[in-house]
Amino acid sequence: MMATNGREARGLKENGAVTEEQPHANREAVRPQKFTFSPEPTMEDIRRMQAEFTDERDWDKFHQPRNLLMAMVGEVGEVAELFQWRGEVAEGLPGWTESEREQLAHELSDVLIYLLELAEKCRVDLPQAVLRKIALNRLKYPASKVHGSAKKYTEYED
Ligand SMILES: Nc1ccn([C@H]2C[C@H](O)[C@@H](COP(=O)(O)OP(=O)(O)OP(=O)(O)O)O2)c(=O)n1
Repeated sequence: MMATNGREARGLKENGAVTEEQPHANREAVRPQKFTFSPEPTMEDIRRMQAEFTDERDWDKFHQPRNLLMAMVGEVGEVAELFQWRGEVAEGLPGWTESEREQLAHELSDVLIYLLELAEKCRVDLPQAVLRKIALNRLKYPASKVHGSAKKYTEYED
């Protein structure tokens, strides 16, 4: 069997370009590494856990939509702080220490917790809303039309 260097096996040339024989339908194969989330907890699980956390502390009176939005944006800033001055960061965060990765996990979780509580307080059923939004995105950006281009939908002609 002919040896490959791994990049070729994934349909990548040395310069990172996808080889021509790589069919679009199989583009999952060009992703460097597969990563999936655990199935649990669900968004509803997290909403409920956060509701319990705030009820136990009598904090619901502080958690109006605008306060939650401010809190979430603050946490997004904390995520940004972890990336600042690092230049381009590659997928998988090579070179990051375990402690930096855990810090990032904490800050991303804070963002998610506040996002889900904000959605709850705004009566947005987020798991269903996200399905509708992805369906809309598919309509707005047909793969056949936009494949390989990151242009905004308003920049395409017809
Ligand atoms: N009034 C509050 C305060 C905190 N939390 C919860 C939700 C977040 O997941 C986390 C945020 O806690 P901090 O405000 O202490 O923020 P950090 O954990 O990011 O700490 P620091 O700002 O020191 O990095 O705690 C909450 O629900 N309501």
